Amino acid sequence: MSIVSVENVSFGYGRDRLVLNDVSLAVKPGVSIGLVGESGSGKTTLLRLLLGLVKPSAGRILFGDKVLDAGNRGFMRDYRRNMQAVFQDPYSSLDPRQTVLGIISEPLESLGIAGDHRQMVSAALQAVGLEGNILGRYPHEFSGGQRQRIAIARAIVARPQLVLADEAVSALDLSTKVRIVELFKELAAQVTLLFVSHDLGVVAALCEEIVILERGRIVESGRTREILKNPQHPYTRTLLASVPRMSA
Ligand SMILES: Nc1ncnc2c1ncn2[C@@H]1O[C@H](COP(=O)(O)OP(=O)(O)OP(=O)(O)O)[C@@H](O)[C@H]1O
Repeated sequence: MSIVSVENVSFGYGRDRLVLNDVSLAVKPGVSIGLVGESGSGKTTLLRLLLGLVKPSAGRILFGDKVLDAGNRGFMRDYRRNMQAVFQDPYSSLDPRQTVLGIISEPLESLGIAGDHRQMVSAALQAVGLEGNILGRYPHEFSGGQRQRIAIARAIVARPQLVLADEAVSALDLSTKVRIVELFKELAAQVTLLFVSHDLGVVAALCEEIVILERGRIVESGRTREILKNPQHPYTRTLLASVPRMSA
């Protein structure tokens, strides 16, 4: 069974225009998916729907076989435990007043997860390649790449099934970006990723499947390798043609 399925979802912020139009996709365990499209294509909006922050105007989102219901606290607790997110900006996504221990243990606290939180936090830090002796330090003491590792540790500490990453390497300088992509690659062996990016190169490195979004519609989806080798849609070809330019 899929971890999450998006079924014929449409969404508009206002009345006039649909930002997402009849979008369907399924995230299967162990098969990371890249969601690619130019700025404004609706990628972040789809993640907001998946996080239960906004509701579809039409269609539905399923977690396993249960319909996503943001008003149901019991459902949302189970859902959040299994669905954590990493955002683009490692500077604004960490609370500057909290220590590393406070930041990473926050999902364990808010989800009421039993066990030795300190030990779980240490294991998460180790998984992201950070030393265990930084628990008492604050975000301003770290570089952008280290902060993103802390944000990733927070996302994996409760052992979710799925991590949603929204342009999670886009704000990093090139060498840091390469290292964080490597980290995501290692993590993809343990947790499924839904990796949103405008950068096809990053998605090609990380995701077995790819979904191409153009102005709120899926224009192409399937196995990354096949789509990149033989893109069917002109929009995909345009995105592909711009890869060398983006990574130059
Ligand atoms: N809160 C909002 N209110 C109204 N319109 C919005 C809101 N958020 C996004 N939009 C519009 O929805 C469309 C899709 O935006 P979205 O952020 O989902 O795209 P995106 O593909 O993630 O783009 P980017 O890569 O630039 O983040 C855009 O036209 C945007 O202007």
